[in-house]
Amino acid sequence: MALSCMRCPAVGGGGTVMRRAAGPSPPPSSSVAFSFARCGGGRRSAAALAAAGWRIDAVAGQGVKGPMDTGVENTVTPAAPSKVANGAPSAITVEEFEDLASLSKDDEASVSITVVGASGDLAKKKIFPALFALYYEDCLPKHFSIFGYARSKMTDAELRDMVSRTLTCRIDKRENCSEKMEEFLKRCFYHSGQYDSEADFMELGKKIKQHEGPRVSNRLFYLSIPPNIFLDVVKCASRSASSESGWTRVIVEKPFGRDSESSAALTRGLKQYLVEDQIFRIDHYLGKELVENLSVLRFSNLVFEPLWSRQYIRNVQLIFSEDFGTEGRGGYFDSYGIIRDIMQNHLLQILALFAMETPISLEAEDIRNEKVKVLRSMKPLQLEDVVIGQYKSHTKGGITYPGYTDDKTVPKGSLAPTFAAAALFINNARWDGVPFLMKAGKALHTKQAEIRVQFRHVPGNLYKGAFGTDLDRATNELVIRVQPDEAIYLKINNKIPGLGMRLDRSNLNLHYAARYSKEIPDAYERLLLDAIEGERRLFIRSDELDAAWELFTPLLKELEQKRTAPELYPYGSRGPVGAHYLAAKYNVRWGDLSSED
Ligand SMILES: NC(=O)C1=CN([C@@H]2O[C@H](COP(=O)(O)OP(=O)(O)OC[C@H]3O[C@@H](n4cnc5c(N)ncnc54)[C@H](OP(=O)(O)O)[C@@H]3O)[C@@H](O)[C@H]2O)C=CC1
Ligand SMILES: O=C1O[C@H](COP(=O)(O)O)[C@@H](O)[C@H](O)[C@H]1O
Repeated sequence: MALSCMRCPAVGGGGTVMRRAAGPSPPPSSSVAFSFARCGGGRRSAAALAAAGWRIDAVAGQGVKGPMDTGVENTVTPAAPSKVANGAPSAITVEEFEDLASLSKDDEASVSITVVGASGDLAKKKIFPALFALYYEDCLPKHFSIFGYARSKMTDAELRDMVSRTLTCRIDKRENCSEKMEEFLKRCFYHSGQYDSEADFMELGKKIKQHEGPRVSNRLFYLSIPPNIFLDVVKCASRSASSESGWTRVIVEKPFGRDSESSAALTRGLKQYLVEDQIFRIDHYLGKELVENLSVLRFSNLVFEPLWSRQYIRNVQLIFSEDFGTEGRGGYFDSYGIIRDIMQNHLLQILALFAMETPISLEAEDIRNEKVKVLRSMKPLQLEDVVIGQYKSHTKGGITYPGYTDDKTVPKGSLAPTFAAAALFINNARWDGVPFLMKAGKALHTKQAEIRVQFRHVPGNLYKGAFGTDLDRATNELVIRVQPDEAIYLKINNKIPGLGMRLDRSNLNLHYAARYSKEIPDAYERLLLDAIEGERRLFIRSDELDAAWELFTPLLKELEQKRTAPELYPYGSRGPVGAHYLAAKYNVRWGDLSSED
């Protein structure tokens, strides 16, 4: 049975009310706590509601109900209306809102999204396709426009041509695909300018204004540019192209600095021009479906939460691997390395979500408060708890794969790690002594991201004879495969059918492709929609960022000062042997490398 989700067409929001933000235009911090009919379905999308200044709250303690098939739009069972007369905010029920919405379509606000660095790799690969997917799913507000901004000279037609090459339709939803693409491309415009020119941003602002017309103007800037120019852009955009009547928000791509000091300096710089509520620090792993599902799995299933502690969990493993190297991205990668590129953000964020205490509610601030507590309870990483590696050239099947330093964009003799494994600990009552092992690497044998939870041995196990001396083989393991081929499976022991008593290991498996016909949205779709809706839950707050850097900065400095040489591993291998020794030091075996996976 599909239960509920909090914000998409398939949700029934038992007790959902909507609140109109007070005043004529929505305040910059207007937020959507949880939306129900997020996109399409004949209703106005949550994005449109948010753009028009509405906040959608789920009333705490009310049940939610969903359909058997998540592809079908849900009905909503609203709570009894709770209205506040002559005061702000007022609350109305969903039905009341829908009536109102259909009467007042024309006063909807506009949303203009500017992709700064539109000529670049991320914009082409991820941002424009995600925006199109949102449009296709009817998730963007009625009055939206998209602007590409970069130094490269391009006409609107050339931008559209570039973007059109990257657009695809959902595998499961191909009707009117080319028509939809045409409509979408007509809403895309280009403006060429320098990143540090207020005059150029002023011109951009004028262009945006022409498309907004007299409507309330909401503006989102996506900084898809190298970090050294973030501040120039924020300064110019905020001074010369920000909205005068609605909100202005800025999505900042990683990396957010190189260490505690540079990150703090970046935050200080951003805050000269923006308030925290306007800053959306993106970590796209938080937008991945299975990372989103982590809290649902834990907090809505009685069987997991009681086990979620040192009492039952032996270790937790957070594993990221890619089967390709830097391949041309060495210019960026070499000054960051894998610890900053993947561990300090993507894996650490997953760890915080995994390990946090139950938040008071699903509100962004409540969740982020809990995440930050976990990060602050952790011990900064020690050099002896880290292994670093770098891939070297390898020939297999007549093909020679280049080593990291063979990449032309990488300086010769670079010591940047392309692989790292680390053991982290959370010093709190729940997790004391449980190793959280992280492993991240490029040019490995496979592309995969997963969370593995290895449970303790069954005390006094009656069947231990069946497992020989290797009792670890008998423990339960929960695997959350974030990508590819998303799945959640639990390894259990069972009896092989028959008259004898032979034991076997099997997987209780929620395999997404088999369970759901709907294509899983890309992380960037969710996050872009969140930013438009003002939902901050999946973005990084500045104190989270500070805490994250505090854990890694001393180690990163020590590695650099000592010029620690990474252990070389062949391209396409399973990484350096040192990672096994590190795990063994804490009596752990990497789950992804065992014969049964
Ligand atoms: N690519 C990816 O997969 C990922 C990228 N990111 C982050 O997203 C951001 C964008 O990444 P990506 O698209 O790969 O970056 P690119 O190197 O492709 O740069 C984007 C655009 O910025 C401009 N630009 C590039 N270098 C400079 C420079 N030195 N000075 C001024 N402008 C420059 C160029 O546009 P023009 O010359 O036309 O002005 C370029 O098209 C970065 O912060 C990156 O770390 C994060 C996760 C994944
Ligand atoms: O942030 C980054 O992520 C990508 C991996 O993202 P995925 O969604 O494809 O798993 C990684 O390749 C890149 O180095 C890093 O900057």
